[in-house]
Amino acid sequence: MKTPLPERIMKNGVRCSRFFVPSMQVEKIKEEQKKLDENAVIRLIKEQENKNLEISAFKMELETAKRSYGVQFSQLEEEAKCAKEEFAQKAQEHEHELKELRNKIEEIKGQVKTTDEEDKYLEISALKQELETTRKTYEVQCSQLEEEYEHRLEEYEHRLEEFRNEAERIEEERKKADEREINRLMKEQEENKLEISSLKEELETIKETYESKYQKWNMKMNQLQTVVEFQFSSLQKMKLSWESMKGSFVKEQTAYAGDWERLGANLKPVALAAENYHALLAENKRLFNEIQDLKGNIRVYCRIRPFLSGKKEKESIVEHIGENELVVANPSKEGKDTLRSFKFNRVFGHDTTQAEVYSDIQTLIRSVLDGYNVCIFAYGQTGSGKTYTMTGPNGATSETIGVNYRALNDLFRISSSRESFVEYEIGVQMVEIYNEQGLAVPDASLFPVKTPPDVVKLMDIGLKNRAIAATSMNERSSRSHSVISIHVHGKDLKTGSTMDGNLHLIDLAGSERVDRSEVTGDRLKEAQHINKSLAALGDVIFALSQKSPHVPYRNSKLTQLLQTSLGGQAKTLMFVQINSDVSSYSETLSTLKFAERVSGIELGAARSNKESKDLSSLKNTLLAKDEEIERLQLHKSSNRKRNLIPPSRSSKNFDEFLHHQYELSGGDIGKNIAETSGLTDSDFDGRSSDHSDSGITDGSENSNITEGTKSSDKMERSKAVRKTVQAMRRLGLAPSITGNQIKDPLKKSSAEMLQLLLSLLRQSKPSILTAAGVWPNFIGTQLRAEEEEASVNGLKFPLPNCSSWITGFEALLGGDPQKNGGDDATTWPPDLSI
Ligand SMILES: Nc1ncnc2c1ncn2[C@@H]1O[C@H](COP(=O)(O)OP(=O)(O)OP(=O)(O)O)[C@@H](O)[C@H]1O
Repeated sequence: MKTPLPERIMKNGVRCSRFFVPSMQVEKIKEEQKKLDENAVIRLIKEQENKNLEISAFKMELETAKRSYGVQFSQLEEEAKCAKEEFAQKAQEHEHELKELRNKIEEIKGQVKTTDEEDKYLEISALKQELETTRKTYEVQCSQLEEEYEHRLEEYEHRLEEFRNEAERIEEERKKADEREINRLMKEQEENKLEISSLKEELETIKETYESKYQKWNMKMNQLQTVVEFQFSSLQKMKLSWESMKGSFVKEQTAYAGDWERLGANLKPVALAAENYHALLAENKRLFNEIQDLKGNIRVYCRIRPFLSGKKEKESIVEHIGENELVVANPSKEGKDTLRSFKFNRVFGHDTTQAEVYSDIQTLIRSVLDGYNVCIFAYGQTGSGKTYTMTGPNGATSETIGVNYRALNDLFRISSSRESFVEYEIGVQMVEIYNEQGLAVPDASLFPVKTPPDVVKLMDIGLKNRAIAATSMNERSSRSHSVISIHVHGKDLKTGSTMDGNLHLIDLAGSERVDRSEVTGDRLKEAQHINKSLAALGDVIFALSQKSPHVPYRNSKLTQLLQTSLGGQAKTLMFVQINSDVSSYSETLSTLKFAERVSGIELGAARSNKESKDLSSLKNTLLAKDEEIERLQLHKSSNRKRNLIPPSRSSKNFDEFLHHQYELSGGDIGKNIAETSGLTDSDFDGRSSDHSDSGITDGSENSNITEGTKSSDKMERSKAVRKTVQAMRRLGLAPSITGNQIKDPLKKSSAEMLQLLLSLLRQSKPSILTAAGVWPNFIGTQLRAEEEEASVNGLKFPLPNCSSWITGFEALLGGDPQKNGGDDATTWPPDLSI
């Protein structure tokens, strides 16, 4: 395809426009055009020649056809001639034969005249007849030959006629074809003429355009020339000024180099400091965590649930999410006062993944294998994502599984990586607290597990059994507190020392406003129980944050269960889950306030439950002895006629569970008490040489225990406390008192002591209590004194119904306070002999 000329010229024009006159280019174009025209003429001539050749070939073909027709025609004439001649010859032959026959007849006639005339006449007439027949046959043959000849002649003439017609038709067609071809060629010639003239016209126009453009370019060239000259002169000037600037710049550069060097020297320490900044930040974080560990603060991680897909995206109350800060806005207010900021150890936003959440608590999980007790619990409004964080969503994948599965996987992974030097046994127990009843799932026993799938199976059974009901706030609301306890017992294969770590993973039931969740009947009862137990948790937290002497753990099964984690030497972490939806503002705010209080609680440094080989074997011996004593005591007490209310099956199971927890924690609290109160381990041993003190080995023999109660001296009371703890320990119960409280039993531990004693009674073991020589005279006195003091100061006493407790206690022990002197402490105790 030919490039349109104007375009070509444009391109070339642009190329030339810089510095050359484009006349050469025009010449070139003209030449190109000429060549093109010539080519077109040559092409036309060639085409005409081809046509002529075609015509002459056609003519030749026609000549050949004519000739072949002529030959055929003369052949036919020849054939006809031959046939005529043949016919004439045959006619002559027949004439000749006829003549011969006539001669013969004449001859015979002559002979007949001489011989018997009659016979000869007959013979002659027979011969005449024969002759006549022969003549007729000849005539028929002659007429047949004539006919055939006529027929052939006709045929030849007909064919000749056809040839003639064909020749005429061909001639006609040739003429027509010639005419057509001539017309076409003429037309083509016309068209070519037109094309040539239009091309000439186009060329003329191009020439004109080119001329005008050429003029313009010339003008522009002149202008450009002027500009270039001007620029050249200014370039000269600039060069000169640049030279001078270069000189001054070199001077400046030298000065700057000096300055840079000085600045570099000054910046070095800053750069070093910057390099260390991140390391320092990490170190700061680590140190902060260490301080937290040392202070034993409950760690609080806040997680914000994303808006659920399928539900309408609503306005969020969360204004800001920092690494450890969260700002929420009150949707019903406006202005600055609407904002409230909360600080936690970590805040996880909507898009935080399960893996990111877990990575922040991984070290905590690992410490279980070093003998620490760790408790992780999720708290929050119903539907705020507690189960999601702890377990994961329904049909969770490896990305969405929650803390529980990740923790177990880690425990198994780390334990197997240490298997060459530590032998670990891992056991799992699942407990559900539903309507204030502790139910072990699938039953009360601790399941030894070897691999993560074992645990997954167990957890699945537990999850399926979990009480779930639909509330209007969350379709899949779990109505129970679910507790997964993982017990790890490790034995160092080299030193023989042992360690016991516990991990409690707790998914609390969702808190909710009863009026908002619109529940009735059983669901209302459940909600009330849940709220009650969460309120009890709040009371415990409040008492701990106030460092109150009394912490009301016993007010609910939940706080009882969390007792060792909240008040003991455990590492505790709370996930506070919130829903950022505007409609949940009031619940979210109270949840955050509660979490803020929790984060302020200091539990004291966590301690590892590690024991040397000797100590652990000693403990094992003691345990065996304790069991034996208990068995004997039970045997004795079974002989007693006293009617005590049997505990319900579920609460028994739960208490067994608590008992077990205590055993697994290694009797840590008892040990602590022994250390802080100055008692040795042998004091806890039933084999103590002081029979009047121990009393446990032989139970009834030491039933007279008035000695301790008569004396008001501190030592005696301390002894009573020790004995109670001893009795508790033998029962496998964890007393909820700390070393500090026991240091001064008169002032600090009376309320606690009463609770401990009552819990012993609930275990139907009054004989042990009696045998331990414990009598709550001093406790009763102290309780009342405290109560009075509290009421004088207008404070709420931690045990509001302590009087009724004391009465119940006394009644349970079989004493009658009225009969034995009522409030008069010195007349106590009644006769406790069994
Ligand atoms: N971080 C999250 N990412 C995605 N979905 C989440 C997240 N947290 C919670 N959800 C979804 O929100 C819904 C409610 O969560 P979940 O059941 O864990 O709440 P809950 O606090 O345990 O409720 P309840 O107290 O009633 O048992 C579920 O459908 C869950 O999958």
